Amino acid sequence: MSMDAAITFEGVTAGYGELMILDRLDLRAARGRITLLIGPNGAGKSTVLKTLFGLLKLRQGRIRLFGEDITGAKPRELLTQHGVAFVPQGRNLFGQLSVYENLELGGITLGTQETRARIPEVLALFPRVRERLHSAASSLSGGEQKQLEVGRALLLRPKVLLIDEPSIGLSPLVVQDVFRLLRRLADEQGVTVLMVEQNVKSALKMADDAIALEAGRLVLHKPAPQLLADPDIERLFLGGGHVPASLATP
Ligand SMILES: Nc1ncnc2c1ncn2[C@@H]1O[C@H](COP(=O)(O)OP(=O)(O)OP(=O)(O)O)[C@@H](O)[C@H]1O
Repeated sequence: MSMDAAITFEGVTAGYGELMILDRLDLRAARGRITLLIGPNGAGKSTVLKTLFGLLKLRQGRIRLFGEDITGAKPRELLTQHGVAFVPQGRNLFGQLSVYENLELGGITLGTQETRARIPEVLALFPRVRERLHSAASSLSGGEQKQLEVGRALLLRPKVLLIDEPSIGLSPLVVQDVFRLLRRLADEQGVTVLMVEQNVKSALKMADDAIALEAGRLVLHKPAPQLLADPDIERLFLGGGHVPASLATP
């Protein structure tokens, strides 16, 4: 597939201790688009994000960002020098601290002055969170907390946003808010988004591209609308199992 790649994995093998999860994985995610990672439980979707963000060491292979080799780069370096932000699964705020303090911590590598100057720009995206600026983060709704986490990541004005299952614990309407926000970041700011999401159907409606993994290898890479229109989608993602030949990457 020819495209302007933001993220490239070339033969990446990585895992936990002796356990290798990614198996010579090749994948590409296009610049300024939203790419959804799908596949059965344990296929290695979250591991792709963690490996890209430097949380796991590669055994083999290379990772490139906008063509530049970033293999082995540490999370801090990725964040501050390469413009990669990671919003992990679950709740990652300091619940006792206020919304504002959580944002300040997100800008810790920028310095206080720069962070404070940027906070209004992030809050402009989240009117509801802005109204709760001095409340404890734990008092926000689940959706507002996820928005705040994304906002905190945006303080560094990332070029690439990695986001792992943002919809967990959120109601369908709130999930739509989070998805709309990601869409805006891609469309208005050219942010490249790589996302893992169990809520496959609604995520496909919002995403540009879909990559399916199985046992640490890529089994499909297609435009999201094309996949959404495929009658085999239920079997493929709700029932697990193998990718039908009709869906495989040409
Ligand atoms: N910290 C860890 N230590 C050891 N094994 C791990 C660790 N994290 C994940 N694994 C294992 O790695 C495999 C892949 O996990 P990963 O989280 O990447 O899968 P996934 O495709 O995101 O699946 P899910 O949809 O279930 O989250 C799983 O078998 C998991 O048990």
